Amino acid sequence: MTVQPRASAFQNNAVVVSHLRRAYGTRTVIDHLNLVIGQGEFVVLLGESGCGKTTLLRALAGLDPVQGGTIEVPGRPAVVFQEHRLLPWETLWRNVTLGLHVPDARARAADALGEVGLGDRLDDWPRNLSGGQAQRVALARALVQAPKLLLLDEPFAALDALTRLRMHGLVKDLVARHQPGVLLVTHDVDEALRLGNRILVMRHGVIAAEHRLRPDHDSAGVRAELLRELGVTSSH
Ligand SMILES: Nc1ncnc2c1ncn2[C@@H]1O[C@H](COP(=O)(O)OP(=O)(O)OP(=O)(O)O)[C@@H](O)[C@H]1O
Repeated sequence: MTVQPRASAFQNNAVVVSHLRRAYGTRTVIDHLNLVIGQGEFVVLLGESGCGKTTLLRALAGLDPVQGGTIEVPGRPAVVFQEHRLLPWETLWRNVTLGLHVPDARARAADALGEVGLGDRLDDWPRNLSGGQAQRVALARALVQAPKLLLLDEPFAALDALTRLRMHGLVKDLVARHQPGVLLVTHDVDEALRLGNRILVMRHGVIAAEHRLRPDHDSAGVRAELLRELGVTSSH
């Protein structure tokens, strides 16, 4: 079974997952998972190593086949990975519009690169970028597709702490402006609290806990609960 993009069932949802099952051979990694993400909603997925986060993200991206259930996405999701995956032999604007066959590709790349603060680097090369800049180009490449669903697989994990904070601000602004539904996979509880409208804790391939965050949420309280749910003792 593969993921079939279906636009018809959609009103305001970026993705609807029903009873998803994903197995590697005889080993089931995700079982009967249900998830709905709305347009403009920022959902963060936490969970201990090996619980199935990347497996879920790859299934939603349509990169892997699934063995049961359905995934409905309006159009093609865009994905940003931990590594930028830019082609070193293409300029930045060409990297951003790779696979986008439209006559005004350069203008669209200019808009997208402008939104991530790199509007003056269209003809530059990936090798001349810092890690943070390269991830911003990766974000521009995702944005230019105008995705309804944006999948982020630990995109800030390799960045230094200060750059990571700046990227949080940028991504938050971009999501507020473009309103895709977002699923962010991370190990960073504070990143989850800073960015998420909703935080999911995954354990052994199922969603074991869910926190909806209001703007005035008690950050310290939710943080302590999350650490407990993640099996980390919070004695300080
Ligand atoms: N290609 C594969 N073939 C077989 N098993 C796999 C494959 N990819 C992942 N797995 C298994 O599926 C389970 C979930 O892996 P996954 O990478 O989704 O975890 P994760 O939660 O993203 O972990 P991490 O936080 O360490 O990245 C693990 O037990 C892993 O060994």
